[in-house]
Amino acid sequence: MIGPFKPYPSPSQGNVVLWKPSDTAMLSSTLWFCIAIGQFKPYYLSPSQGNVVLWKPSDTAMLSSWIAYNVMREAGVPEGVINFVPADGPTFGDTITGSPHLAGINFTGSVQTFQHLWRQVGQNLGLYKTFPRMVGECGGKNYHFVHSSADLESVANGTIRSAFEYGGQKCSACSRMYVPSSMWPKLKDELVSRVKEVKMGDADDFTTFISAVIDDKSFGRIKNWLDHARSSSNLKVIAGGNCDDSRGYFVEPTIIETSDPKEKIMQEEIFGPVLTVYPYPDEKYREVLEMVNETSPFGLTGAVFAQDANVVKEAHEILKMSAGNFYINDKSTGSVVMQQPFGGARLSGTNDKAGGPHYVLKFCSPQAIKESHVPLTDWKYDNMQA
Ligand SMILES: NC(=O)c1ccc[n+]([C@@H]2O[C@H](COP(=O)([O-])OP(=O)(O)OC[C@H]3O[C@@H](n4cnc5c(N)ncnc54)[C@H](O)[C@@H]3O)[C@@H](O)[C@H]2O)c1
Ligand SMILES: N[C@@H](CCC=O)C(=O)O
Repeated sequence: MIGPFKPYPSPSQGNVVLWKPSDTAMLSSTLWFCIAIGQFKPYYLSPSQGNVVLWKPSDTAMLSSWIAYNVMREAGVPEGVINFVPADGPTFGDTITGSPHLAGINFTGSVQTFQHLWRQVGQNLGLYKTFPRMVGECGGKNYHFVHSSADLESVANGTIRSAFEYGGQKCSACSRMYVPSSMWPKLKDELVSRVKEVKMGDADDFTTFISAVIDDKSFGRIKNWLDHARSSSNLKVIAGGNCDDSRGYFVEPTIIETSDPKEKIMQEEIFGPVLTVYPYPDEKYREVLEMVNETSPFGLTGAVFAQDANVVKEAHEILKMSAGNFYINDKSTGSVVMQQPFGGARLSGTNDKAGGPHYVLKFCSPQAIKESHVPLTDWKYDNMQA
């Protein structure tokens, strides 16, 4: 990317900063603060960025990564710029974080692994020739918030897609939903009838909507959640709920109703085709919006369904920190690269927004250049003249 990069600071970012000035530069820091505020200048990037990348694909997504790599090579990405390095995760992590040449890590995966990598980088800081840039895209506990003014059909269709496509193994998949009690009986019927139509089977068959989950570990984790749902008095399985690993790791698309909005199934990531719904008293929707914001440590995606424009505005205000990608009357997943830069805050990642200009900036080392076209005729400044 060449040319001016326009910042778009929102007036409602709400960042509060503690600036600790140097003990010996207290007065000048105060003056600088006054000058710097409101003066954010565009940056210019060089076209010769020259970054060379080691791409370690996930152990369980080797083939799709290999195909994507070959597409890039055929499209003209020169040899040696992106280097495909299938490897054991911890071995790869130890190797790169132990190299003085490490310039940055772009990680997609769990919070635990990203924290582990960042810790390793911190421990090895003295080793590096530059400060490594850390970009992380981690998990989510993505929500659909439904208001009584919502279009019921949109909610039903959007939720089936978001919660169950890719077997719910998408960081942005909807896994918790809040529905007004007055709408719930009808919406429940609509969701359950659609789940019955969902075809589960071979991913090669284009009429299949949901295939097996990725591996045995994933299957075991989701199965534990299904067992939890069956044994908990606050939870009721209203669709699906079964799984079978006799050939492939198949988990039925599952809908659970909860009477407790803070149940752990409403807080923790499942990464599978499991949706939990909390029906709330219609008139309590503002309290529920606050609850949506506070229930989970993640901040990846969320959606509000409402035809009332004031409710949409209010929901957006209350939920502005709860989702890096926020959807209005649309499902909480399926952001399009180059159109909807993607990423989340809180424990969902560093929110650098893949597919947007901020991302490129993160991996650049901008250089500012000044050239003078007049001779330097004096070392004294004008204000020093008597
Ligand atoms: N926010 C996003 O854009 C996004 C996109 C897809 C998936 N995800 C998240 O990814 C998670 C699922 O992925 P997962 O279960 O494969 O995560 P994971 O953390 O187990 O593994 C992710 C990758 O890290 C590697 N790895 C493991 N240990 C490592 C180490 N010590 N050093 C270096 N690399 C190491 C693995 O081999 C794998 O390639 C979910 O939480 C999901 O939400 C996020
Ligand atoms: N663009 C995708 C990103 C998912 C995770 O990588 C989506 O929003 O569904």
